[in-house]
Amino acid sequence: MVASVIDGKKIANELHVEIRAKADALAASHGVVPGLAVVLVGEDPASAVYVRNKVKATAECGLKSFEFKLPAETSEAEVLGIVERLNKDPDVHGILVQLPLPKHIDSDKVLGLIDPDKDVDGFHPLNAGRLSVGLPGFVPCTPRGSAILIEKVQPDLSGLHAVVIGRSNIVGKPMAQLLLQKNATVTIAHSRTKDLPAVCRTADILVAAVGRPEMVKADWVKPGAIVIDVGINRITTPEGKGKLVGDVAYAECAEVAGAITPVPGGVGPMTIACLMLNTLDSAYRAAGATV
Ligand SMILES: Nc1nc2c(c(=O)[nH]1)N[C@@H](CN(C=O)c1ccc(C(=O)N[C@@H](CCC(=O)O)C(=O)O)cc1)CN2
Ligand SMILES: [Mg+2]
Repeated sequence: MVASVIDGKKIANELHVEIRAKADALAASHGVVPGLAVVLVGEDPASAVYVRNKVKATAECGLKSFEFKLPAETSEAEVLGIVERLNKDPDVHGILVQLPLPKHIDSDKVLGLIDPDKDVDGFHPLNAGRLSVGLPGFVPCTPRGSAILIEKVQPDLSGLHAVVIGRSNIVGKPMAQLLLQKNATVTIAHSRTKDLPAVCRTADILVAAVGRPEMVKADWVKPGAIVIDVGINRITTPEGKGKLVGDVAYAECAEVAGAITPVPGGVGPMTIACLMLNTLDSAYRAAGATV
């Protein structure tokens, strides 16, 4: 079997067009332009690329962005002060603090200060709690985007077994919650799971979010499974070239899976599209309009 490729870039671009139309409609009906504040602390090159792509997508979607690029030495108190100001700013409907933050800044403290109603990353404990009890709230962008990709291939997950490798608060746990909401039977696997390849082989839907380059091999994949690769790892090839790979050994797994996301061009662009969606939702809610 050769897997069909799930084109996250194309699906994300289609979402951008829909978001633009809804943002324009909100501006016309309520005079409100959805605003996203992006806070970047430090010079991590990957984070700088992601932030640049987010700001670019904001413009494409007809949203307004407010950029805060701060040096690595910025104090925790200064970052907290910026978040407090943004919480009060009526033009800002979404606040995003790019992770990872420098080590001297307590990420939990910063994320916990963001107004939960502007928490478009869905990282605030209140939004994590809302997701776990099935209440409306912001859903983290990577799991939300991954769930959209899975739905394109398989709208009904009843009776299917989903295995999520990784238990982070940002991806693994919310991904498992979303799959559960969609009636999948869900297993969260992690570094202490016994016989991980055997557990993965039972998955109709396999989501890899561990941050280990090409860890998932072809013999971990059930024939016909949907494979979602959340990993983004920069490696150096034996020829000394830089290359971006996922957590899944793509070429060999594509020979076994039914559908698979590539890296780049799979989950990554959907993360950004869902950030735009969450910001749009936030602005509609703040304006008292219905999407
Ligand atoms: N505040 C947040 N911080 C981080 C998040 C997040 O959702 N919110 N997730 C990751 C990084 N991330 C978003 O910030 C992110 C990573 C990758 C991509 C992406 O589009 N990747 C491209 C490849 C881009 C490249 O060349 O490097 C792809 O996969 O096609 C988007 C967003 C950690 N931090
Ligand atoms: Mg820290």
